[in-house]
Amino acid sequence: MKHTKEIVSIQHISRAFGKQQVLNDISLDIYEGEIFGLLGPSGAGKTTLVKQLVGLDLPTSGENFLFQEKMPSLKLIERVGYMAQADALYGELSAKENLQFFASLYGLKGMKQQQRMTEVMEVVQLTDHMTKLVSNYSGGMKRRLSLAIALLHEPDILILDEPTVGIDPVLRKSIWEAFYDLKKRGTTIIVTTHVMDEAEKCDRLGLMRNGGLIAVGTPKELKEKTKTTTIEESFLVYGGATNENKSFSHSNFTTNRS
Ligand SMILES: Nc1ncnc2c1ncn2[C@@H]1O[C@H](COP(=O)(O)OP(=O)(O)OP(=O)(O)O)[C@@H](O)[C@H]1O
Repeated sequence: MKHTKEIVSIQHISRAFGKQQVLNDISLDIYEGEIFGLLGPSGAGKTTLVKQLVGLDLPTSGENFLFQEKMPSLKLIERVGYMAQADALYGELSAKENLQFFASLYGLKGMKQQQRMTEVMEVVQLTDHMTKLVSNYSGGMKRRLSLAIALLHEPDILILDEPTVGIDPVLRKSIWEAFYDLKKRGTTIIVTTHVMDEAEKCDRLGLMRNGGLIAVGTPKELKEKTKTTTIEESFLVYGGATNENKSFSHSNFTTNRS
């Protein structure tokens, strides 16, 4: 893949909470228009890293740059779409009211607001549930609405923390098609995931374990370098076949087949 402009530059990032070292000297560049996946077991530090990229957490040492601007930067809010792991929705409002609220935060008004709300709800297939109260949404529907909100203002970069958890395989496929469409338009996408088949769909992957970035490359490169045929096998080679890694790899492998 020919790399053009770097959109994200993570430079020697470390983060400790008290005595616990959660991120350990991470350096990584992410390029315009790529879908970059962060893959690793629970507690590896994926959420902490992406929170820093949106300015919600600060490193203990090191620097993060987005669009060549040092984070955190208020200026960049409009260029970033962020979907957190926990849905930040107003249960007592309808989906439409939630969308209107976030659209106005981003300065979307009138016809443009209407048009974007319709488009993003189509992407996540919630058009028929526009007026339903969010407290009556299922967990998967809330995830989809959160994704719709992250897409509303057509950000240059989308940072999605486990965007398809609780979403069925058919809809997950159509959401990934939407990601590819956005990529074609030049949007850069960062996703954290536990799911191996999703990892295969990324242009490049960063494998994380215990706060460290243990390997970076395209799925093909990672498999070739480790002489393996699947991402989970290459994760085991890079991360060492510890019980923690084996159970991470195994549980995800079986989940994908179910
Ligand atoms: N605010 C915090 N205070 C103390 N510890 C924290 C805080 N945020 C994260 N941690 C710790 O940092 C470690 C990494 O957490 P993080 O959420 O980044 O992992 P993750 O790879 O995203 O996991 P998961 O896949 O389960 O979401 C965990 O041990 C977690 O308990």
